[in-house]
Amino acid sequence: MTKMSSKCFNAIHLLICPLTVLLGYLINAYGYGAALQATLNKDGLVNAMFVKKGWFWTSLVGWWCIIRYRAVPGAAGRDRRHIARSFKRYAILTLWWYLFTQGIWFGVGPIMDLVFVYTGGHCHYDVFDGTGHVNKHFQGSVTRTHRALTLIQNVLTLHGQHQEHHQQQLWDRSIGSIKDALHATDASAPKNATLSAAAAINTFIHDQMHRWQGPLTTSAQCRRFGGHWAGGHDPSGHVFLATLMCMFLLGELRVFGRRALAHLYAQKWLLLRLVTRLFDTGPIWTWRRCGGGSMSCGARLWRALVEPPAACAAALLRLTQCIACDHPVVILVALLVTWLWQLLLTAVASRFHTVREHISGLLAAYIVTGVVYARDAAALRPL
Ligand SMILES: CCCCCCCCCCCCCCCC(=O)SCCNC(=O)CCNC(=O)[C@H](O)C(C)(C)COP(=O)(O)OP(=O)(O)OC[C@H]1O[C@@H](n2cnc3c(N)ncnc32)[C@H](O)[C@@H]1OP(=O)(O)O
Repeated sequence: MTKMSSKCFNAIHLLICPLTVLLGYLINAYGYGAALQATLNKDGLVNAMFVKKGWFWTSLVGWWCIIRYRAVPGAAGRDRRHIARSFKRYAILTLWWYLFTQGIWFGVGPIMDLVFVYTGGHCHYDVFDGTGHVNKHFQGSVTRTHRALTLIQNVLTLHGQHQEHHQQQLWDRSIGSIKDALHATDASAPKNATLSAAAAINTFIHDQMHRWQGPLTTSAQCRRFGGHWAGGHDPSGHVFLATLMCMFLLGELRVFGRRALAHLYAQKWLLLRLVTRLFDTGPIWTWRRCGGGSMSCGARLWRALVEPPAACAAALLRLTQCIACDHPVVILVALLVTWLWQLLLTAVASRFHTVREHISGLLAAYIVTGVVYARDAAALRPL
């Protein structure tokens, strides 16, 4: 890799995450954020199975690439040193991922939650608003609100009996309001409720949930027990995670990227053939190819309608196998684009976090990964 391209890659490595977050803010500032925010789904497959478990996918793909592209003939010593350095960097980033998002120790929440709690954050149960309806900020989606109300109802039912008179009254009113909310057909129907009555029910629910399901001192526990994590400075875990993953993948790409791209280029015609074969199975193509011979109509239909999907599936399998086994850098780049896209969506989604919370999540990942890769800059010579 020439000095120029190495400097260019360096700049991309350092700037791509902050610039992605900045682009998200510009999209919002120019009024295009609403359309993107509409595509956001907290409980969607991508967020739940990929982004939230992103460090697993990033570890898997990153390490497969490091191992797949390691074999430098006749340079076993240098090769082992490269892998040892990669493992050291990976171990530091995995530890930092765990400490910041999963937990510091048994019974001690992650750093992002400790910052939140120590800046006044709390697991709230502001279930009902002054009109007696469910507070729209309570859970943010109908599904989650329904799940939270059902969970609260179960806890109150399980622990609600044998209370002194005033508590029993509050218990009755809470259970009644929750049942109404769960079975309400028209969410906007007027209710004969007052602000003080709603506040009393919310306080009762809050005290009962903290008493029976406590301690609710992490966002994961609060979310699991139907609470609303609000009131403190909550560094964005998504911005942190996406930045950490992008910086790790780009950082390691610097080691094997040149080899991977050279290998990809060397096999470009094979890959092109595998891709074109995917499309060369259309029924019209096949029908035309059957023409002229004495083939019966049934045989031609079979050739035109049954064989192409089978051929297409076989071609797709061969292409997937070739990329997964021989060119995993393609999967790495796809993962990188996915994480950057999610980072952009999170930056656009102003309803989840403030700008300061995005910035603190970004800096928490950016500083550690920056130090880790700057320290190894001299050794990060491409293979
Ligand atoms: C030689 C040696 C080889 C080694 C070879 C290794 C091989 C391979 C071994 C693997 C070894 C590693 C080990 C990894 C193992 C795991 O990765 S397992 C995964 C464990 N973690 C989990 O299951 C996820 C737990 N959750 C979390 O950690 C946190 O939710 C996250 C993911 C850090 C996010 O934090 P957060 O504070 O909830 O996120 P935040 O930015 O505050 O977002 C606020 C809300 O907006 C939503 N939101 C924000 N942005 C978005 C968006 N873009 N789209 C939709 N919703 C969004 C969020 O969903 C969140 O809503 P909730 O769902 O929390 O209610």
